Amino acid sequence: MFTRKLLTLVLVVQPGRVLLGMKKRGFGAGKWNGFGGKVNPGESIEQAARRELLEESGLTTNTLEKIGNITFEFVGETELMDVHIYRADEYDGEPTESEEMRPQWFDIDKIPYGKMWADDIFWFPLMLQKKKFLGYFKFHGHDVILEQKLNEVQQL
Ligand SMILES: Nc1nc(NC2CC2)cc(N2CCN(C3COC3)CC2)n1
Repeated sequence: MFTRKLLTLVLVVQPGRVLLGMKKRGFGAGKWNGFGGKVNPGESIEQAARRELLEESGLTTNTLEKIGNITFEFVGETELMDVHIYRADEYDGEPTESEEMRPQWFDIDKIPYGKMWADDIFWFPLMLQKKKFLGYFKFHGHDVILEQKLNEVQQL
C-alpha cells in the first residue's frame, strides 16, 4: 500500500552553531533545513548524503555520522518519505550558495524552528545531543502533525 522514497539530510554542527540552508526552490522551498536530497540508483545512502552536501553547500566532510531515521506519511498519499539523517562535526570548504540552498550559520539557541519543517523542533534537540533516534510523523498537508513517534535508540 505504501512505497518509500529514500532521502538524505545532513546537519553540519560546530560548537555552539549549526549550518542550515534556506531552500530556494522545490519541496520545502522557503524553509531552513539541513542539506540533502534523493538517493540515485547504484548510490549508497551515505554517498548520496555526501553528494548532496557538496552540491547544496560546497562542503565535504570526513565525519558523516548516521544519527537518525524518520519516516513521514502524508494523509492521502501512498508514498512515504524515508529520511536518513546524518551529522557532520567537521567539514572542509566554505559554505557556498547553490541553486538549491543559501547556507547560513545559526547559534544553537537561535535555531529558526518557526521557519523550518514542523517536525524539526522535536528531533533537533536529540541530534544536538548526539543521540540516535527513530521517528515517524504523520502530516496533514505540510504544516499539521496528526501523529508522531520519536524514540532514542542505541544503534541505527
Ligand atoms: N527537516 C526535515 N523535515 C521533513 N519533514 C517532512 C516534510 C514533512 C523532511 C525533511 N526532508 C525531506 C525532504 N528533503 C528535501 C531536500 O530534497 C528533498 C530534505 C529533508 N527534512
